[in-house]
Amino acid sequence: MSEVTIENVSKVYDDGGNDILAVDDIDLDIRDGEFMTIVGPSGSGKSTLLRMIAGLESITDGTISIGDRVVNDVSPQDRGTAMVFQNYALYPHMTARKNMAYGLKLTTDLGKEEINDRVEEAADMMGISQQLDKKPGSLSGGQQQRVATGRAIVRDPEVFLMDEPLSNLDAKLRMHMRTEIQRIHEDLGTTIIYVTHDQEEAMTMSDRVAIFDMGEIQQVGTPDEIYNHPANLFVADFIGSPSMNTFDVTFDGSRLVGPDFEYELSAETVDHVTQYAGEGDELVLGIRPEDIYLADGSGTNDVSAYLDVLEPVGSDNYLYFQVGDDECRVRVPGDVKPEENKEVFIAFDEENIHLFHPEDGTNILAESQRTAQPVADD
Ligand SMILES: Nc1ncnc2c1ncn2[C@@H]1O[C@H](COP(=O)(O)OP(=O)(O)OP(=O)(O)O)[C@@H](O)[C@H]1O
Repeated sequence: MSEVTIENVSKVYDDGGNDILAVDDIDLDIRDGEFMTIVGPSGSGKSTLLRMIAGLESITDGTISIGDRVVNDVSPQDRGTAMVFQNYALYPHMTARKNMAYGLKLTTDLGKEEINDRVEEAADMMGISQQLDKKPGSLSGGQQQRVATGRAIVRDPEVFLMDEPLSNLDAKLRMHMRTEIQRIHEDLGTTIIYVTHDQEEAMTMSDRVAIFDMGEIQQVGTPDEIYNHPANLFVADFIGSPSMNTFDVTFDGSRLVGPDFEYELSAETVDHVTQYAGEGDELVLGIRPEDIYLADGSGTNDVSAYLDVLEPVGSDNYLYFQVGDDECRVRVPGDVKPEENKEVFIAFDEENIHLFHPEDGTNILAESQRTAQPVADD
């Protein structure tokens, strides 16, 4: 069952007489109990969509349903949602306890004791029982974040809406809070819609990810689907660190011919590619840095590359190569340390390559090769 259904939803802002299309005819189903992350660059429309679900922003077109109820005209407090904001939005003059209780006091007829019980239970869950009688000004950023999340938990919503809730925390705390939020999701089983611009956060926390760009959804899928089968160049580039390498190549009927290499394709892949590209057509070849390895030059598809720089990053080494005039990033385990300023060979397996249409950016291998579906015969 879908918990939140977004159908043909658009948002146009009137910015001093100029129409700004922030969300462009979006369809998205979020399942009951799902952790769905909306990720994309700044200005892509993520917060606008979340705020429309919360009822904090009007919907220009389309419908949003929560459960089986269309909520377009339902007030924010009656939607069964609770929002956690980036800046926490705590009342500075109230203690953590009062901040957490306030929404319930206003919107329910629960008694004082019941409200206090719920606050203490949520505080216990968030590990802030000792901080309940302090005001936000005397709490650390991490503790304020916990109060804000606790306040949402107290409301026992059908859906949590989280708008970049960790972006004001330092890196270490952010990592810690990621696991805390995942734990809360597991314990409560409540649907979470989580907005972030941080692809790593999206890929590590979510059941599914919706990738936004310019008000449109580029792909919806599990982290694994998005990483291994990016629907287009935008998704391929946005997800992964360092980002995917791309090379302009020409398909010559059996090989991909790059500026300084030739890559022989298997008969099966040639069959598939010929459905999309003819001999002499240009394509964009994509390979993730972690899918490239060092080779000895004896393989048909080994590529000669010049190693400019080796950069140790944690337990890995990042290698920066020149392949012809193109730059190529490679991520290898820390014990692989080729000499800098030397010509070596690199290689990548066909099962790891991506091929994109140069104009619309679609991944022509995404649907077939990796999912091992037979090529349609019509
Ligand atoms: N109140 C508003 N009035 C006019 N334009 C707005 C308003 N709010 C957002 N926009 C515009 O709508 C577009 C989408 O903004 P939105 O805040 O939803 O993006 P976002 O992906 O959440 O970005 P960020 O990660 O920077 O918060 C942007 O072009 C933004 O400038």
